[in-house]
Amino acid sequence: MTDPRPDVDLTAVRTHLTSALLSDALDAQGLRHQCLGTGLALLDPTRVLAGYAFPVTIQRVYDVPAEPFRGLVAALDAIGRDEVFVTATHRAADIAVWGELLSTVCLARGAAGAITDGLVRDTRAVRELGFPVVSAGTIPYDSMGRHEIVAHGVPCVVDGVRIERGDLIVADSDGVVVVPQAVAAGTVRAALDKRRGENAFRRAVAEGMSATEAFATFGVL
Ligand SMILES: O=C([O-])CC(=O)C(=O)O
Ligand SMILES: [Mg+2]
Repeated sequence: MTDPRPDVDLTAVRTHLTSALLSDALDAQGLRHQCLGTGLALLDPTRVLAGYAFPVTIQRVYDVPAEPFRGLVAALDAIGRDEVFVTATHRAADIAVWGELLSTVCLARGAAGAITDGLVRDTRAVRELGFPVVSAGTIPYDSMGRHEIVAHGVPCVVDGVRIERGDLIVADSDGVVVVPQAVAAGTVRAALDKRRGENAFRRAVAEGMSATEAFATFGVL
């Protein structure tokens, strides 16, 4: 399996960018539906999660299979440095798809974080590990006998947003934005430009410039 990834500086993304700036840069290209829905939050909202999507496909099961977690361990053994484990559950409300041990494996492999539209568990331990995780909430239920991972590295859809392996995915206290790999480098450049414009706008209005003049001068808001 190839390990596609766009040519972006993840440290610059984590240090200088936000999901909002990236969303603005996507809007400017006509890509106006690249954010996941509301209610998804980082366990530690002071962090920024930025990396390359590593989506998995899950299947609901209603019994413990003969070989439980076969697809899960294969996916964990395949995730690479700076990748983000993405589990689309269609907002399943009765499974924890992520926890402490999965976080520990991913940390050891250099992965950047995990994102799900479902639920997670072991949250105190995951917070202590410092591994960035986004979810819709928590529940103690194990995934064993409730879902199995049946593929990894293939596209998924979360809240109507298609996510492919290698897409840039960024989460912060505002939410989650998905930047398609093909436009990632240009979008990061545009978002850094917008940040410079916002910095100039902020300084000018703090010093008394009117909003009308600041918008006319810097072209951002
Ligand atoms: O079993 C699971 O699916 C999640 C879990 O508890 C862990 O990673 O520790
Ligand atoms: Mg656990």
